[in-house]
Amino acid sequence: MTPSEIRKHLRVQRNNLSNSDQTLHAKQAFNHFKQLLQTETAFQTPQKIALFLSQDGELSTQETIEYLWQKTHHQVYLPVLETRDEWHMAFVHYTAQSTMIKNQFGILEPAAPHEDHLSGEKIDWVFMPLVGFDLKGNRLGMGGGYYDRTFAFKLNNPIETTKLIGWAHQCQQVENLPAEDWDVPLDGILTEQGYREF
Ligand SMILES: Nc1nc2c(c(=O)[nH]1)N(C=O)[C@@H](CNc1ccc(C(=O)N[C@@H](CCC(=O)O)C(=O)O)cc1)CN2
Ligand SMILES: Nc1ncnc2c1ncn2[C@@H]1O[C@H](COP(=O)(O)OP(=O)(O)OP(=O)(O)O)[C@@H](O)[C@H]1O
Repeated sequence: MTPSEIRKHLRVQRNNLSNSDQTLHAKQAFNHFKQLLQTETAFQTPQKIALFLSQDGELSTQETIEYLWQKTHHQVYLPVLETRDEWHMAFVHYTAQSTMIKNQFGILEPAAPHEDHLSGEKIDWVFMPLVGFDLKGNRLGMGGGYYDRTFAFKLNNPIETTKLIGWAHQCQQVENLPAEDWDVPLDGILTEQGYREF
């Protein structure tokens, strides 16, 4: 199968999950996330954590975002698309008070002046949406190349500290994805079955 056929197949897979599976997976993922916050020492100090607003059958992040807001000292960020700058993404601090606007794909983003847009290097943990992932940590996204462009700096800089973690249903795993030169691999994956590092 070509990447676009795999993408189509896996998007159908994720959209075919029942509402009760979606709800269960979200709860289980949230529990694994809380466990990660407790076991990973970096979270003892406030961290900048990027998540995303789930759509199109993506594993929900909502409960996790609300927990971070209400019960932790961490800051939540969401991706915003930078149309002016070669289709890069930046990140904006997200709170319950944020004013939201739709991007060109209909996904809500917090409105913020350009000087409040942070580049990927400034974020400590990025929980990323994806369409597919494989056993080695390769990621297949929606095909825009946004995450790859935004985190391309990780490819030449192995000491870079930004951690990239996939946030997805286990049914989005395939054995092997064809990796392109520009693909930035995941450092870890969190699904309803647990968290693991690659
Ligand atoms: N929830 C979420 N937010 C995200 C992403 C994502 O995958 N999921 N992105 C990850 O990169 C970025 C946005 N990239 C995206 C790229 C394509 C489509 C999409 O729905 N494409 C439609 C065509 C829409 C159109 O032509 O206007 C499609 O393929 O059906 C969505 C997001 C940033 N925010
Ligand atoms: N570092 C880069 N520099 C220039 N172009 C890039 C880079 N990374 C990706 N691209 C371009 O973006 C296109 C889409 O890449 P790809 O299919 O890997 O996206 P994706 O990871 O599935 O999408 P997304 O990250 O938006 O979820 C590619 O055809 C490629 O030309």
